[in-house]
Amino acid sequence: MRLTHLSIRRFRNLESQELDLPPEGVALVGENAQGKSNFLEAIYYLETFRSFRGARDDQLIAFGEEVFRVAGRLTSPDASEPAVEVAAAFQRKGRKKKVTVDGAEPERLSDGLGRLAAVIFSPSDVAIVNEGPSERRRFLDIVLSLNVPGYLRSLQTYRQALQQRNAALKDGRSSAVVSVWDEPLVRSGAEVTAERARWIESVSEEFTGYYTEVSGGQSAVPTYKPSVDTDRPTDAGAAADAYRDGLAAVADRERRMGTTVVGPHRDEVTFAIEGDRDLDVRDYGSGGQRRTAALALRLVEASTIRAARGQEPIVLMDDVFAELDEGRSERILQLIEREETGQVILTVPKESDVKVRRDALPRWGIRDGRILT
Ligand SMILES: Nc1ncnc2c1ncn2[C@@H]1O[C@H](COP(=O)(O)OP(=O)(O)OP(=O)(O)O)[C@@H](O)[C@H]1O
Repeated sequence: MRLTHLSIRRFRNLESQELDLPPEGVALVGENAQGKSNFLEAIYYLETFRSFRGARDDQLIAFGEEVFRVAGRLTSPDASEPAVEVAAAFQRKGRKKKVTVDGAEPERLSDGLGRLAAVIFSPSDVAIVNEGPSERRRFLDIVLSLNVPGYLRSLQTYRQALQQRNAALKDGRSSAVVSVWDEPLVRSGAEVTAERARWIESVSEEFTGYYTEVSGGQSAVPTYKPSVDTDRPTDAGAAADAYRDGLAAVADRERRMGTTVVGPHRDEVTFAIEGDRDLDVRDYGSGGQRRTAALALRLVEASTIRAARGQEPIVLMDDVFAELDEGRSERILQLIEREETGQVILTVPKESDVKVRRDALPRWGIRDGRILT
């Protein structure tokens, strides 16, 4: 599906406007702080109903306003499927979010997720690799919630059980009260861990291929590291047994700390470089190697969307060549030309930076939040 129409109302600094997007995509050219990232943020909002930059919803409302609204029309290139209208609005007062698909509110907000299939490439992606494990878990949770049926439900069940169990631990409740939450926690937690570990295992080879291609020969291997000792994290039964043993082993520590210390909220993903499983790119990689690992993650995310949703993802690129050396930029470009055949919406500060699609993408400008088509 392509995004063929976008309606923006009071979103960040963007002028309220109606835009018809070319099916092949567009290059948005504008100086710093004109609203380029905001434009991509508005589009991506229609996929996850959240900011890709981790901003709170109220931060997305234009200064001095009360409500924002973004709506998009998705059209299949060969008209084989009917067009879909997805809209999302957020009101500061009462923190109310409303999502509609073809004008109707889905029963749960999560039922509206992922109608728009997009993958975003941004310089801030390097945080997934650079920063703490919660960034990598967040990345996995978004990819899997959008692409693996049932994952979001397991994750939500897990989070509820974790919250209740942590509250009981924090209040110093008896072991009998705390342990009421053990089985719900273990079962949903094992499903979350197993799905994440299976995904990492299934994309591992492809990730390494992309990494090698972009880096010009080096290698990197992702590994899912659960917070408990198990050599079969991809098996939910084995993971559940490991969590049961893990909880028993840390019972005293949990009492002292007043929080649950094993479970998928403590799991980690590592990227071993130089063919050595112990050299984690986060600790030993250069800036370029870490950016390459982040990029490879986005590329495997795109291929997961293709496989899981049978759709060519819309590629959103936020000034991605800004921090890469010539060689890497050139190889990424070749790779994207080869793999991503769908719509491409990219932002660049200068005309000369538009290199994708052999310079053939239509150009739009942006100035003070006003998009000039
Ligand atoms: N809620 C908001 N309401 C109005 N303006 C906002 C809001 N949030 C951010 N802005 C403004 O949007 C502008 C930045 O937009 P954006 O991040 O899209 O810039 P950009 O064009 O991508 O720039 P760069 O090339 O520097 O990354 C800033 O001037 C900022 O003050």
